[in-house]
Amino acid sequence: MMQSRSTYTASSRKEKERLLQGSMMFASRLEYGFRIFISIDALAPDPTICPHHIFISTICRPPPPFECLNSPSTPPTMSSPLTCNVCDTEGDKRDGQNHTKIRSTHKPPHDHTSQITPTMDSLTLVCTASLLAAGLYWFVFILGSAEQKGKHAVQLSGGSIQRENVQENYNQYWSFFRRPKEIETAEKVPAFVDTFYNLVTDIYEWGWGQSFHFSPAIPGKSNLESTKIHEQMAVDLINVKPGQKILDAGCGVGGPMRAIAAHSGCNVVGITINEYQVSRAKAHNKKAGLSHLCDVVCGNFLEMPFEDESFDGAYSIEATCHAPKLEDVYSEIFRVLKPGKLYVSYEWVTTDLYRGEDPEHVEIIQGIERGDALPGLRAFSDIADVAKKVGFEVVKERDLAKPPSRPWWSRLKMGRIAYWRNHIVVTVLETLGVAPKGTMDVHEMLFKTADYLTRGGETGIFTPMHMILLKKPEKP
Ligand SMILES: C=C(CC[C@@H](C)[C@H]1CC[C@H]2C3=CC[C@H]4[C@H](C)[C@@H](O)CC[C@]4(C)[C@H]3CC[C@]12C)C(C)C
Ligand SMILES: C[S@@+](CC[C@H](N)C(=O)[O-])C[C@H]1O[C@@H](n2cnc3c(N)ncnc32)[C@H](O)[C@@H]1O
Repeated sequence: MMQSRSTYTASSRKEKERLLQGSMMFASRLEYGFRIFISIDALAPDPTICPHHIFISTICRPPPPFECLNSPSTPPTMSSPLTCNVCDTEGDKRDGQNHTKIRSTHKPPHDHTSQITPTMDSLTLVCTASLLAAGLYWFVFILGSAEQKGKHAVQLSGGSIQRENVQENYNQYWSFFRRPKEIETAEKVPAFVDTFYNLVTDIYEWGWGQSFHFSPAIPGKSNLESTKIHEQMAVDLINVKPGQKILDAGCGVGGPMRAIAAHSGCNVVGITINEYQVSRAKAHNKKAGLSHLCDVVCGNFLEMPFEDESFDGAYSIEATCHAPKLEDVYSEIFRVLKPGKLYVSYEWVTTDLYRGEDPEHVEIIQGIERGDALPGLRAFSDIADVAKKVGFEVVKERDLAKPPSRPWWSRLKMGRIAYWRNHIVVTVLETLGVAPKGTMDVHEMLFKTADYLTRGGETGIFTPMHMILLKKPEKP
Protein backbone atom coordinates (compact mmCIF):
# COMPACT_ATOMS: atom_id res chain seq x y z
CA MET A 1 0.00 0.00 0.00
CA MET A 2 2.87 2.36 0.85
CA GLN A 3 4.43 3.40 -2.40
CA SER A 4 7.68 5.32 -2.79
CA ARG A 5 7.41 8.57 -4.66
CA SER A 6 10.44 10.45 -5.91
CA THR A 7 8.58 13.71 -5.43
CA TYR A 8 9.25 13.56 -1.71
CA THR A 9 11.97 15.63 -0.17
CA ALA A 10 14.33 14.30 2.54
CA SER A 11 12.91 16.68 5.11
CA SER A 12 9.35 15.71 4.39
CA ARG A 13 10.29 12.05 4.70
CA LYS A 14 12.00 12.75 8.06
CA GLU A 15 9.03 14.69 9.19
CA LYS A 16 6.84 11.84 8.13
CA GLU A 17 8.90 9.37 10.15
CA ARG A 18 8.53 11.59 13.19
CA LEU A 19 4.84 11.74 12.59
CA LEU A 20 4.61 8.06 12.09
CA GLN A 21 6.34 7.42 15.43
CA GLY A 22 4.09 9.86 17.23
CA SER A 23 1.05 8.43 15.56
CA MET A 24 2.00 4.89 16.50
CA MET A 25 2.40 5.83 20.17
CA PHE A 26 -0.80 7.73 20.17
CA ALA A 27 -2.67 5.03 18.37
CA SER A 28 -1.35 2.26 20.57
CA ARG A 29 -2.55 4.18 23.60
CA LEU A 30 -5.91 4.62 22.04
CA GLU A 31 -6.05 1.27 20.41
CA TYR A 32 -6.90 -0.73 23.47
CA GLY A 33 -9.72 1.39 24.76
CA PHE A 34 -11.16 2.49 21.49
CA ARG A 35 -10.92 -0.61 19.39
CA ILE A 36 -14.60 -1.42 19.56
CA PHE A 37 -15.62 2.14 18.70
CA ILE A 38 -13.11 2.26 15.94
CA SER A 39 -14.44 -0.93 14.51
CA ILE A 40 -18.03 0.18 14.66
CA ASP A 41 -17.12 3.54 13.15
CA ALA A 42 -15.19 1.77 10.47
CA LEU A 43 -18.26 -0.15 9.47
CA ALA A 44 -19.94 3.06 8.41
CA PRO A 45 -17.26 4.61 6.25
CA ASP A 46 -17.32 8.28 5.63
CA PRO A 47 -17.28 8.62 1.86
CA THR A 48 -14.95 11.56 2.04
CA ILE A 49 -12.21 9.43 3.59
CA CYS A 50 -9.89 7.44 1.44
CA PRO A 51 -11.44 3.96 1.52
CA HIS A 52 -8.04 2.42 1.92
CA HIS A 53 -7.28 4.27 5.15
CA ILE A 54 -10.65 4.30 6.68
CA PHE A 55 -9.76 2.44 9.87
CA ILE A 56 -6.77 4.55 10.68
CA SER A 57 -8.51 7.78 9.96
CA THR A 58 -11.12 6.76 12.43
CA ILE A 59 -8.59 5.96 15.12
CA CYS A 60 -7.23 9.42 14.89
CA ARG A 61 -10.45 11.37 15.31
CA PRO A 62 -9.19 12.76 18.68
CA PRO A 63 -6.69 15.55 17.93
CA PRO A 64 -3.12 14.23 17.93
CA PRO A 65 -0.50 15.91 20.08
CA PHE A 66 1.73 16.84 17.17
CA GLU A 67 1.64 18.95 14.11
CA CYS A 68 0.47 17.66 10.83
CA LEU A 69 2.82 17.83 7.94
CA ASN A 70 0.11 18.50 5.50
CA SER A 71 -2.20 20.51 7.64
CA PRO A 72 -2.72 23.51 5.50
CA SER A 73 -3.49 26.88 6.94
CA THR A 74 -6.64 26.75 4.92
CA PRO A 75 -8.43 23.42 4.82
CA PRO A 76 -8.08 21.61 1.53
CA THR A 77 -10.82 22.05 -0.99
CA MET A 78 -11.89 19.77 -3.77
CA SER A 79 -9.58 21.53 -6.14
CA SER A 80 -6.50 22.02 -3.96
CA PRO A 81 -3.65 19.79 -5.16
CA LEU A 82 -2.46 18.18 -1.94
CA THR A 83 -0.35 15.11 -1.52
CA CYS A 84 -1.52 12.12 0.40
CA ASN A 85 1.05 11.34 3.08
CA VAL A 86 0.13 7.71 3.11
CA CYS A 87 0.29 6.75 -0.49
CA ASP A 88 1.97 9.88 -1.76
CA THR A 89 -0.56 10.42 -4.44
CA GLU A 90 -1.52 13.88 -5.40
CA GLY A 91 -4.90 15.21 -4.54
CA ASP A 92 -7.77 14.69 -6.93
CA LYS A 93 -5.66 12.27 -8.87
CA ARG A 94 -7.25 8.85 -9.43
CA ASP A 95 -4.99 5.83 -9.52
CA GLY A 96 -7.88 3.75 -10.80
CA GLN A 97 -7.31 1.08 -8.19
CA ASN A 98 -7.31 1.91 -4.55
CA HIS A 99 -8.16 5.57 -4.32
CA THR A 100 -11.07 7.43 -5.64
CA LYS A 101 -10.11 10.86 -4.40
CA ILE A 102 -6.88 11.04 -2.52
CA ARG A 103 -7.78 14.52 -1.42
CA SER A 104 -10.18 12.90 0.93
CA THR A 105 -7.35 11.59 3.17
CA HIS A 106 -6.80 15.18 4.17
CA LYS A 107 -10.17 15.65 5.63
CA PRO A 108 -9.80 17.67 8.78
CA PRO A 109 -9.10 16.98 11.58
CA HIS A 110 -5.67 15.54 10.99
CA ASP A 111 -5.79 12.39 9.05
CA HIS A 112 -2.00 12.09 8.83
CA THR A 113 -2.10 9.25 11.31
CA SER A 114 -3.36 7.14 8.48
CA GLN A 115 0.35 6.45 8.10
CA ILE A 116 -0.01 3.74 10.73
CA THR A 117 -1.41 1.62 7.91
CA PRO A 118 -0.99 -1.37 6.88
CA THR A 119 -0.35 -3.29 10.17
CA MET A 120 -2.97 -1.31 12.05
CA ASP A 121 -5.38 -1.58 9.18
CA SER A 122 -5.26 -5.33 9.01
CA LEU A 123 -5.08 -5.75 12.78
CA THR A 124 -8.20 -3.72 13.28
CA LEU A 125 -9.89 -5.49 10.44
CA VAL A 126 -9.04 -8.90 11.87
CA CYS A 127 -10.14 -7.86 15.37
CA THR A 128 -13.39 -6.40 14.07
CA ALA A 129 -14.13 -9.50 12.07
CA SER A 130 -13.27 -11.76 15.01
CA LEU A 131 -15.45 -9.74 17.37
CA LEU A 132 -18.34 -9.86 14.94
CA ALA A 133 -17.91 -13.58 14.35
CA ALA A 134 -17.67 -14.27 18.09
CA GLY A 135 -20.76 -12.11 18.72
CA LEU A 136 -22.73 -13.90 16.05
CA TYR A 137 -21.64 -17.30 17.34
CA TRP A 138 -22.60 -16.34 20.88
CA PHE A 139 -26.00 -15.00 19.79
CA VAL A 140 -26.96 -17.95 17.62
CA PHE A 141 -25.29 -20.88 19.33
CA ILE A 142 -24.99 -19.95 22.98
CA LEU A 143 -27.96 -17.65 23.49
CA GLY A 144 -29.87 -19.16 20.61
CA SER A 145 -29.85 -22.53 22.27
CA ALA A 146 -32.08 -21.89 25.24
CA GLU A 147 -31.97 -25.46 26.52
CA GLN A 148 -28.56 -26.93 27.03
CA LYS A 149 -29.31 -30.14 25.27
CA GLY A 150 -31.61 -28.67 22.65
CA LYS A 151 -31.04 -28.14 18.98
CA HIS A 152 -29.06 -25.26 17.58
CA ALA A 153 -30.96 -22.49 15.87
CA VAL A 154 -29.14 -23.02 12.59
CA GLN A 155 -30.55 -26.55 12.44
CA LEU A 156 -34.21 -25.51 12.52
CA SER A 157 -36.18 -27.42 9.91
CA GLY A 158 -39.72 -28.36 9.03
CA GLY A 159 -39.27 -31.92 10.24
CA SER A 160 -40.18 -34.36 7.48
CA ILE A 161 -41.65 -31.55 5.39
CA GLN A 162 -39.48 -30.37 2.51
CA ARG A 163 -38.17 -26.91 3.27
CA GLU A 164 -39.98 -25.25 0.36
CA ASN A 165 -43.32 -26.63 1.65
CA VAL A 166 -43.06 -25.47 5.25
CA GLN A 167 -44.99 -22.25 4.70
CA GLU A 168 -47.75 -24.05 2.83
CA ASN A 169 -48.04 -26.69 5.56
CA TYR A 170 -48.27 -24.00 8.17
CA ASN A 171 -51.13 -22.40 6.22
CA GLN A 172 -52.80 -25.80 5.93
CA TYR A 173 -52.44 -26.30 9.67
CA TRP A 174 -54.38 -23.10 10.26
CA SER A 175 -57.03 -24.02 7.74
CA PHE A 176 -58.14 -26.79 10.13
CA PHE A 177 -59.30 -24.11 12.48
CA ARG A 178 -60.90 -21.99 9.81
CA ARG A 179 -63.17 -24.90 8.96
CA PRO A 180 -64.25 -26.25 12.34
CA LYS A 181 -66.07 -29.21 10.76
CA GLU A 182 -62.73 -30.56 9.53
CA ILE A 183 -61.40 -30.84 13.02
CA GLU A 184 -64.45 -32.75 14.09
CA THR A 185 -63.68 -35.37 11.47
CA ALA A 186 -61.75 -37.69 13.75
CA GLU A 187 -59.86 -39.53 11.05
CA LYS A 188 -58.20 -36.31 9.85
CA VAL A 189 -56.81 -35.46 13.27
CA PRO A 190 -53.69 -37.68 13.22
CA ALA A 191 -52.54 -36.13 9.92
CA PHE A 192 -53.15 -32.66 11.32
CA VAL A 193 -51.19 -33.53 14.48
CA ASP A 194 -48.40 -34.99 12.34
CA THR A 195 -48.15 -31.73 10.37
CA PHE A 196 -48.04 -29.79 13.62
CA TYR A 197 -45.12 -31.84 14.96
CA ASN A 198 -43.22 -31.51 11.71
CA LEU A 199 -43.49 -27.76 12.14
CA VAL A 200 -42.71 -27.48 15.85
CA THR A 201 -40.41 -30.35 16.81
CA ASP A 202 -37.15 -28.54 16.11
CA ILE A 203 -38.32 -25.33 17.76
CA TYR A 204 -39.44 -27.30 20.83
CA GLU A 205 -36.08 -29.04 21.07
CA TRP A 206 -34.22 -25.80 20.55
CA GLY A 207 -36.18 -23.76 23.06
CA TRP A 208 -37.41 -26.36 25.55
CA GLY A 209 -35.34 -29.53 25.38
CA GLN A 210 -36.07 -33.16 24.61
CA SER A 211 -39.10 -33.52 26.91
CA PHE A 212 -42.20 -31.95 25.41
CA HIS A 213 -44.25 -31.39 28.54
CA PHE A 214 -44.58 -29.27 31.65
CA SER A 215 -43.69 -30.11 35.23
CA PRO A 216 -44.18 -28.36 38.55
CA ALA A 217 -41.30 -26.01 39.39
CA ILE A 218 -39.27 -27.46 42.26
CA PRO A 219 -37.39 -24.96 44.45
CA GLY A 220 -33.63 -25.34 44.11
CA LYS A 221 -33.94 -27.59 41.05
CA SER A 222 -33.26 -26.68 37.45
CA ASN A 223 -35.91 -27.11 34.75
CA LEU A 224 -34.09 -30.19 33.57
CA GLU A 225 -34.07 -31.73 37.06
CA SER A 226 -37.73 -30.89 37.76
CA THR A 227 -38.66 -32.42 34.41
CA LYS A 228 -36.79 -35.63 35.19
CA ILE A 229 -38.38 -35.95 38.63
CA HIS A 230 -41.83 -35.53 37.06
CA GLU A 231 -41.03 -38.25 34.52
CA GLN A 232 -39.59 -40.67 37.06
CA MET A 233 -42.71 -40.25 39.18
CA ALA A 234 -44.77 -41.62 36.29
CA VAL A 235 -42.82 -44.87 36.13
CA ASP A 236 -42.71 -45.16 39.93
CA LEU A 237 -46.51 -44.99 39.92
CA ILE A 238 -46.91 -47.92 37.53
CA ASN A 239 -44.73 -50.11 39.69
CA VAL A 240 -42.59 -51.88 37.10
CA LYS A 241 -39.44 -53.94 37.50
CA PRO A 242 -36.19 -53.88 35.54
CA GLY A 243 -36.44 -55.90 32.35
CA GLN A 244 -40.20 -55.45 31.99
CA LYS A 245 -41.70 -53.93 28.85
CA ILE A 246 -43.57 -50.65 29.09
CA LEU A 247 -45.39 -48.48 26.56
CA ASP A 248 -44.90 -44.74 26.04
CA ALA A 249 -48.00 -43.60 24.13
CA GLY A 250 -47.08 -40.40 22.26
CA CYS A 251 -43.35 -40.39 22.99
CA GLY A 252 -42.16 -37.25 21.17
CA VAL A 253 -38.38 -37.27 20.71
CA GLY A 254 -38.07 -39.51 23.76
CA GLY A 255 -36.91 -37.25 26.62
CA PRO A 256 -39.20 -39.04 29.15
CA MET A 257 -38.45 -42.45 27.67
CA ARG A 258 -34.72 -42.10 28.30
CA ALA A 259 -35.18 -40.77 31.84
CA ILE A 260 -37.61 -43.60 32.62
CA ALA A 261 -35.48 -46.36 31.10
CA ALA A 262 -32.39 -45.14 32.93
CA HIS A 263 -34.30 -44.80 36.21
CA SER A 264 -36.24 -48.09 36.10
CA GLY A 265 -34.14 -50.40 33.95
CA CYS A 266 -37.30 -51.20 31.94
CA ASN A 267 -37.53 -51.69 28.19
CA VAL A 268 -39.54 -48.79 26.87
CA VAL A 269 -41.36 -48.88 23.53
CA GLY A 270 -42.49 -45.48 22.35
CA ILE A 271 -45.01 -44.68 19.65
CA THR A 272 -45.45 -41.37 17.86
CA ILE A 273 -47.43 -40.37 14.81
CA ASN A 274 -44.55 -38.27 13.55
CA GLU A 275 -41.81 -39.90 11.48
CA TYR A 276 -39.37 -37.06 12.10
CA GLN A 277 -39.71 -37.54 15.86
CA VAL A 278 -38.91 -41.24 15.42
CA SER A 279 -35.61 -40.38 13.75
CA ARG A 280 -34.82 -37.75 16.40
CA ALA A 281 -35.69 -40.10 19.25
CA LYS A 282 -33.60 -42.93 17.82
CA ALA A 283 -30.61 -40.63 17.36
CA HIS A 284 -30.93 -39.36 20.94
CA ASN A 285 -31.29 -42.90 22.30
CA LYS A 286 -28.14 -43.95 20.53
CA LYS A 287 -26.23 -40.91 21.71
CA ALA A 288 -27.38 -41.54 25.29
CA GLY A 289 -26.29 -45.20 25.03
CA LEU A 290 -29.86 -46.32 25.73
CA SER A 291 -30.79 -47.96 22.43
CA HIS A 292 -30.80 -51.36 24.13
CA LEU A 293 -33.58 -50.19 26.48
CA CYS A 294 -35.50 -47.80 24.23
CA ASP A 295 -37.31 -48.52 21.01
CA VAL A 296 -39.43 -46.15 18.93
CA VAL A 297 -42.16 -46.93 16.44
CA CYS A 298 -43.99 -44.64 14.04
CA GLY A 299 -47.71 -45.22 14.31
CA ASN A 300 -51.10 -44.10 15.47
CA PHE A 301 -51.93 -44.71 19.12
CA LEU A 302 -55.58 -45.01 18.12
CA GLU A 303 -54.71 -48.28 16.38
CA MET A 304 -51.38 -49.54 17.66
CA PRO A 305 -49.28 -52.16 15.87
CA PHE A 306 -48.81 -54.16 19.09
CA GLU A 307 -50.09 -57.54 20.31
CA ASP A 308 -52.87 -57.76 22.87
CA GLU A 309 -51.64 -57.98 26.47
CA SER A 310 -48.01 -57.46 25.53
CA PHE A 311 -47.00 -54.69 27.99
CA ASP A 312 -46.25 -54.75 31.73
CA GLY A 313 -47.13 -51.12 32.13
CA ALA A 314 -47.94 -48.00 30.15
CA TYR A 315 -47.73 -44.25 30.48
CA SER A 316 -48.53 -41.19 28.38
CA ILE A 317 -47.29 -37.71 29.12
CA GLU A 318 -49.30 -34.79 27.70
CA ALA A 319 -50.04 -36.75 24.52
CA THR A 320 -53.52 -38.28 24.65
CA CYS A 321 -55.00 -34.75 24.56
CA HIS A 322 -54.36 -35.00 20.78
CA ALA A 323 -56.85 -37.86 20.43
CA PRO A 324 -60.16 -36.74 18.96
CA LYS A 325 -61.91 -39.29 21.21
CA LEU A 326 -60.23 -40.22 24.47
CA GLU A 327 -61.97 -43.61 24.61
CA ASP A 328 -60.23 -44.61 21.36
CA VAL A 329 -56.75 -44.23 22.80
CA TYR A 330 -57.65 -45.51 26.28
CA SER A 331 -59.23 -48.65 24.82
CA GLU A 332 -56.12 -49.31 22.70
CA ILE A 333 -53.88 -48.99 25.76
CA PHE A 334 -56.28 -51.25 27.67
CA ARG A 335 -55.98 -53.84 24.90
CA VAL A 336 -52.16 -54.00 24.86
CA LEU A 337 -51.76 -54.05 28.68
CA LYS A 338 -51.48 -57.33 30.52
CA PRO A 339 -54.24 -57.90 33.06
CA GLY A 340 -53.50 -56.50 36.50
CA LYS A 341 -51.07 -53.95 35.08
CA LEU A 342 -51.09 -50.17 35.47
CA TYR A 343 -51.34 -47.21 33.14
CA VAL A 344 -50.69 -43.60 34.16
CA SER A 345 -51.57 -40.54 32.10
CA TYR A 346 -50.82 -36.83 32.50
CA GLU A 347 -53.78 -35.16 30.81
CA TRP A 348 -54.44 -31.63 29.52
CA VAL A 349 -57.85 -30.58 30.80
CA THR A 350 -59.98 -27.63 31.83
CA THR A 351 -60.51 -27.45 35.60
CA ASP A 352 -63.69 -26.86 37.59
CA LEU A 353 -62.90 -23.11 37.48
CA TYR A 354 -63.56 -23.01 33.74
CA ARG A 355 -66.79 -21.24 32.77
CA GLY A 356 -67.99 -21.74 29.22
CA GLU A 357 -70.00 -18.54 29.39
CA ASP A 358 -66.95 -16.39 30.22
CA PRO A 359 -65.53 -14.96 26.96
CA GLU A 360 -62.05 -14.65 28.46
CA HIS A 361 -62.05 -18.32 29.46
CA VAL A 362 -63.22 -19.33 26.00
CA GLU A 363 -60.54 -17.19 24.36
CA ILE A 364 -57.78 -18.73 26.50
CA ILE A 365 -58.88 -22.32 25.90
CA GLN A 366 -59.31 -21.73 22.17
CA GLY A 367 -55.86 -20.15 22.06
CA ILE A 368 -54.38 -23.23 23.75
CA GLU A 369 -56.18 -25.61 21.37
CA ARG A 370 -55.09 -23.75 18.24
CA GLY A 371 -51.46 -23.37 19.22
CA ASP A 372 -51.12 -26.98 20.37
CA ALA A 373 -52.99 -29.00 17.73
CA LEU A 374 -55.76 -30.06 20.06
CA PRO A 375 -59.06 -31.21 18.61
CA GLY A 376 -60.85 -29.97 21.76
CA LEU A 377 -59.84 -29.86 25.42
CA ARG A 378 -61.77 -32.11 27.76
CA ALA A 379 -63.00 -31.30 31.25
CA PHE A 380 -61.06 -32.96 34.08
CA SER A 381 -64.27 -34.62 35.26
CA ASP A 382 -64.64 -36.52 31.95
CA ILE A 383 -61.36 -38.41 32.21
CA ALA A 384 -62.24 -40.96 34.88
CA ASP A 385 -65.60 -41.63 33.22
CA VAL A 386 -63.95 -42.46 29.91
CA ALA A 387 -61.39 -44.68 31.65
CA LYS A 388 -64.08 -46.63 33.47
CA LYS A 389 -66.10 -46.93 30.29
CA VAL A 390 -63.26 -48.78 28.51
CA GLY A 391 -62.79 -51.15 31.48
CA PHE A 392 -60.10 -49.55 33.69
CA GLU A 393 -60.29 -49.23 37.45
CA VAL A 394 -59.34 -45.77 38.68
CA VAL A 395 -56.57 -46.13 41.28
CA LYS A 396 -55.68 -42.47 41.78
CA GLU A 397 -56.58 -39.15 40.25
CA ARG A 398 -55.00 -35.82 41.12
CA ASP A 399 -54.14 -32.49 39.54
CA LEU A 400 -50.38 -32.34 40.01
CA ALA A 401 -50.44 -28.61 39.32
CA LYS A 402 -52.41 -27.80 42.47
CA PRO A 403 -50.62 -26.28 45.50
CA PRO A 404 -48.29 -27.03 47.18
CA SER A 405 -46.89 -27.61 43.65
CA ARG A 406 -45.16 -24.53 42.30
CA PRO A 407 -46.59 -23.06 39.08
CA TRP A 408 -45.74 -25.05 35.97
CA TRP A 409 -46.18 -21.89 33.86
CA SER A 410 -43.37 -19.97 35.62
CA ARG A 411 -40.91 -21.50 33.13
CA LEU A 412 -42.98 -20.08 30.28
CA LYS A 413 -43.04 -16.64 31.89
CA MET A 414 -39.35 -16.66 32.67
CA GLY A 415 -38.64 -17.44 29.06
CA ARG A 416 -40.18 -14.26 27.68
CA ILE A 417 -36.89 -12.49 27.05
CA ALA A 418 -35.56 -15.67 25.50
CA TYR A 419 -38.58 -15.77 23.16
CA TRP A 420 -37.79 -12.26 21.89
CA ARG A 421 -34.19 -13.23 21.35
CA ASN A 422 -35.37 -16.40 19.60
CA HIS A 423 -37.72 -14.30 17.48
CA ILE A 424 -34.75 -12.24 16.28
CA VAL A 425 -32.67 -15.35 15.66
CA VAL A 426 -35.49 -17.00 13.69
CA THR A 427 -36.12 -13.81 11.69
CA VAL A 428 -32.44 -13.50 10.79
CA LEU A 429 -32.14 -17.18 9.90
CA GLU A 430 -35.27 -17.20 7.76
CA THR A 431 -34.22 -13.98 6.03
CA LEU A 432 -30.79 -15.45 5.28
CA GLY A 433 -32.48 -18.59 3.93
CA VAL A 434 -30.94 -20.82 6.61
CA ALA A 435 -34.30 -21.64 8.22
CA PRO A 436 -37.14 -22.56 5.85
CA LYS A 437 -39.73 -19.97 4.92
CA GLY A 438 -42.60 -20.24 7.38
CA THR A 439 -40.39 -20.78 10.46
CA MET A 440 -41.11 -17.24 11.63
CA ASP A 441 -44.86 -17.89 11.43
CA VAL A 442 -44.57 -21.11 13.40
CA HIS A 443 -42.43 -19.39 16.02
CA GLU A 444 -44.90 -16.53 16.29
CA MET A 445 -47.74 -19.02 16.77
CA LEU A 446 -45.84 -20.65 19.64
CA PHE A 447 -45.02 -17.28 21.12
CA LYS A 448 -48.75 -16.50 21.33
CA THR A 449 -49.53 -19.99 22.59
CA ALA A 450 -47.10 -19.50 25.47
CA ASP A 451 -49.18 -16.51 26.49
CA TYR A 452 -52.47 -18.42 26.40
CA LEU A 453 -50.94 -21.27 28.38
CA THR A 454 -49.66 -18.84 31.00
CA ARG A 455 -53.09 -17.22 31.26
CA GLY A 456 -54.65 -20.67 31.54
CA GLY A 457 -52.32 -21.44 34.45
CA GLU A 458 -52.71 -18.10 36.18
CA THR A 459 -56.50 -18.14 36.02
CA GLY A 460 -56.48 -21.76 37.15
CA ILE A 461 -58.95 -22.78 34.40
CA PHE A 462 -56.47 -25.16 32.74
CA THR A 463 -53.96 -27.78 33.84
CA PRO A 464 -51.54 -29.83 31.72
CA MET A 465 -50.91 -32.36 34.48
CA HIS A 466 -54.10 -33.94 35.57
CA MET A 467 -52.70 -37.31 36.64
CA ILE A 468 -54.83 -40.43 36.44
CA LEU A 469 -53.56 -43.87 37.48
CA LEU A 470 -55.56 -46.74 35.99
CA LYS A 471 -55.48 -50.51 36.42
CA LYS A 472 -56.53 -53.16 33.97
CA PRO A 473 -58.41 -55.63 36.16
CA GLU A 474 -57.05 -59.13 36.64
CA LYS A 475 -58.85 -61.81 34.64
CA PRO A 476 -61.65 -63.33 36.69
C1 LIG B 1 -47.85 -31.02 25.42
C2 LIG B 1 -47.74 -30.15 24.47
C3 LIG B 1 -46.52 -29.27 24.35
C4 LIG B 1 -46.21 -28.54 25.64
C5 LIG B 1 -44.95 -27.69 25.62
C6 LIG B 1 -43.73 -28.58 25.54
C7 LIG B 1 -44.97 -26.60 24.52
C8 LIG B 1 -46.21 -25.73 24.60
C9 LIG B 1 -45.82 -24.35 24.07
C10 LIG B 1 -44.40 -24.50 23.60
C11 LIG B 1 -43.51 -23.32 23.45
C12 LIG B 1 -43.97 -22.05 23.49
C13 LIG B 1 -43.15 -20.89 23.23
C14 LIG B 1 -41.88 -21.23 22.42
C15 LIG B 1 -40.95 -20.04 22.26
C16 LIG B 1 -41.67 -18.87 21.59
C17 LIG B 1 -39.72 -20.43 21.47
O1 LIG B 1 -38.85 -19.33 21.35
C18 LIG B 1 -38.99 -21.58 22.11
C19 LIG B 1 -39.91 -22.77 22.28
C20 LIG B 1 -41.16 -22.42 23.08
C21 LIG B 1 -40.77 -22.12 24.52
C22 LIG B 1 -42.13 -23.64 22.99
C23 LIG B 1 -41.54 -24.86 23.70
C24 LIG B 1 -42.50 -26.02 23.90
C25 LIG B 1 -43.81 -25.56 24.55
C26 LIG B 1 -43.59 -25.02 25.95
C27 LIG B 1 -48.89 -29.94 23.52
C28 LIG B 1 -48.55 -29.67 22.12
C29 LIG B 1 -49.98 -30.94 23.67
C1 LIG C 1 -46.60 -32.93 23.45
S1 LIG C 1 -45.89 -34.31 22.73
C2 LIG C 1 -45.38 -35.17 24.19
C3 LIG C 1 -44.26 -36.11 23.89
C4 LIG C 1 -43.69 -36.86 25.09
N1 LIG C 1 -44.70 -37.55 25.82
C5 LIG C 1 -42.94 -35.91 25.97
O1 LIG C 1 -43.47 -35.62 27.05
O2 LIG C 1 -41.85 -35.49 25.59
C6 LIG C 1 -47.25 -35.28 22.16
C7 LIG C 1 -46.85 -36.53 21.44
O3 LIG C 1 -48.01 -37.28 21.12
C8 LIG C 1 -47.87 -37.81 19.82
N2 LIG C 1 -49.18 -38.11 19.22
C9 LIG C 1 -50.23 -37.30 19.08
N3 LIG C 1 -51.23 -37.92 18.45
C10 LIG C 1 -50.79 -39.17 18.20
C11 LIG C 1 -51.37 -40.32 17.59
N4 LIG C 1 -52.60 -40.31 17.08
N5 LIG C 1 -50.63 -41.43 17.52
C12 LIG C 1 -49.38 -41.49 18.01
N6 LIG C 1 -48.78 -40.44 18.60
C13 LIG C 1 -49.49 -39.30 18.70
C14 LIG C 1 -47.13 -36.73 19.08
O4 LIG C 1 -46.58 -37.22 17.89
C15 LIG C 1 -46.14 -36.32 20.12
O5 LIG C 1 -45.04 -37.16 20.06
